[in-house]
Amino acid sequence: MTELLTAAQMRALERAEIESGAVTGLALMERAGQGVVDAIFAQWPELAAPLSADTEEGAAADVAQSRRRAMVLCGPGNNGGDGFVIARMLKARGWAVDTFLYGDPARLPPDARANHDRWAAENPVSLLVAANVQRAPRPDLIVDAVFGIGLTRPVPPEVDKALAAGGDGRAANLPAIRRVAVDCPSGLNLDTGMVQRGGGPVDPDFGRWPATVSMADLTVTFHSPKPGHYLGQGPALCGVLKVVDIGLGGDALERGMIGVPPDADRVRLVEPVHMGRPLPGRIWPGALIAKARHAGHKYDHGHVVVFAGGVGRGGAGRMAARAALRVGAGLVTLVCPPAALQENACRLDAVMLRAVRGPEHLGDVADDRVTGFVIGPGMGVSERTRGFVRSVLARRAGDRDWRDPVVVLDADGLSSFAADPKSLFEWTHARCVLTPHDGEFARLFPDLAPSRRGAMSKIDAVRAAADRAGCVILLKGADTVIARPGGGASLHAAAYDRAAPWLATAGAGDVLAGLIAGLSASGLAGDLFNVVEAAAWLHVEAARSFGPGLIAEDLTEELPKVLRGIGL
Ligand SMILES: NC(=O)C1=CN([C@@H]2O[C@H](COP(=O)(O)OP(=O)(O)OC[C@H]3O[C@@H](n4cnc5c(N)ncnc54)[C@H](O)[C@@H]3O)[C@@H](O)[C@H]2O)[C@@H](O)CC1
Ligand SMILES: Nc1ncnc2c1ncn2[C@@H]1O[C@H](COP(=O)(O)OP(=O)(O)O)[C@@H](O)[C@H]1O
Ligand SMILES: [K+]
Repeated sequence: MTELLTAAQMRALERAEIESGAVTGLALMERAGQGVVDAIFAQWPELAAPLSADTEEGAAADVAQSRRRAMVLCGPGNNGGDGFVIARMLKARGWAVDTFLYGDPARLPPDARANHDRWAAENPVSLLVAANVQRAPRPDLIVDAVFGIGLTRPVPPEVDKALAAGGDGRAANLPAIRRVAVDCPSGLNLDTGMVQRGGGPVDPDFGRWPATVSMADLTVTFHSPKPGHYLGQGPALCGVLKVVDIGLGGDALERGMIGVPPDADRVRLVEPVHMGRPLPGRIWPGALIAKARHAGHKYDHGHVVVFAGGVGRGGAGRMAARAALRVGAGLVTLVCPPAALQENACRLDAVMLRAVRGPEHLGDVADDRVTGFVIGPGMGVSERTRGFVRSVLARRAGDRDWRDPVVVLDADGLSSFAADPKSLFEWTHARCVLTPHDGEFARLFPDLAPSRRGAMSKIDAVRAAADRAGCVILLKGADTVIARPGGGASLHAAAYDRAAPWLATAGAGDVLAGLIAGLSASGLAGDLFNVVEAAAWLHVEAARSFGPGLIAEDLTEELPKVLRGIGL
């Protein structure tokens, strides 16, 4: 797992390192600039060679001269300071470099000021306004060093215009302009993944490519990725994400992230990576898949009960049930209203089937050996659903909380409590997992929904929700956030080289609910939070493994291949 640092945590780390005397701010800025330059040439090795009329690109440019050219756009803080270091380093490699500054050089913070002055002693610096940028020669490379982690308010319109004025890197018949962002494309908030416009973060429904942020082809960040690189609009705006080491230390923090419950104030990225290196899948998530680790009787691996909807509405429950069985539950029973028994019987073999009339009859079909429930998918919003949810949540193992059956509450199991979420939270307990999508989350936690939570990040919103509900919450999306009471949180991103757009398909969430129950219901299962992380990861792996054309049923059938692929 990789630690994701907020802007405040990154600053604190930098400050501590500087105050300890281990390094100066100026040295860090130099390393940051060097890291960006190295990343540029690693990404585009062709830029290391001078532009030549012999190449297709050179011919298109109709080059009068062979020097590569960069446009470096600098801001009023240390992000701008990085920009001046990059300008100097590119010039030293023979590049023509045009620099632009937003703000007053006299008010730059000391390290940025030093790098500005060193550059400005020999080179002109223009004011960062659209007219100046447009007048400059078309570059091979634009460096966006206007705002980084210090963005505190919406980008001023004149900066917006200047950022957009550098030419369209994708225009036909012209040589490419590569766009590299220092820390982030300016305007992206690295704590929230939102673009700040007038009046606060942009409404996430507004669209994924707001005109006010120029998308980067490459984003280079320092020491560790930040939540905003993975949340919300971040992945769509950053292009390729590279993290460069600037010698800040901090490995010690990451050391304790695999296989242990989350720390209260450190967010981790769910992935089989340990201290920057890939981790064999059989170590993570393999260690959390009980059947792969322990021999035993089917009852050792848990009995999951999945509720299905009424006539014609059983598909969601059936998919969740099959996923629970495939991922390792010892046995799985689907329960449905009597009228739907025949329909379900035609569709099920390994999954067992029982009819149940109402919550008061649940005991007839589910004895106290049931270790996990999935309740909600396809059930309909109703008092009947509420009744089943309450009766399932009331099944406790006395003072042995860790033996309480796991309850995965999804879909209509959540929406049925929209009118009175508190009446649900009176029952939810530490062995519950709520798996809402954004709409269901907004019904249960209206004040924490994107439209109401203001500058709060999705991560902090889910943390607050987990505190309120007293259980684990997984809020779905390409940026899935998992949190538990007390602040522990992780982010599971289906982004960059793990993008899984085919997963946006009806029923994919039902399969996830089944995976969580199937992995957590075993008597030999790991910590619930860790298991939920592993389920989220396997879900996306199955989607990626199947690829284009995926529908929800395929996820479960692809799972054996994924499990084998991680070495089980
Ligand atoms: N913190 C660290 O550990 C390191 C930081 N470095 C660089 O330093 C950057 C952070 O520097 P800063 O903290 O100075 O922050 P920034 O350079 O991101 O921006 C801060 C400045 O922008 C102004 N500002 C913020 N939002 C604005 C808006 N919407 N309109 C107009 N002005 C606005 C602020 O008043 C302040 O002057 C990082 O992104 C990174 O590029 C690197 O040099 C290496 C190490
Ligand atoms: N663009 C996307 N990239 C990756 N995963 C996605 C994307 N869109 C949705 N998902 C995932 O697909 C699942 C959809 O679940 P949900 O919204 O509950 O749908 P349903 O109720 O139809 O099953 C969730 O696990 C979510 O995280
Ligand atoms: K930037």
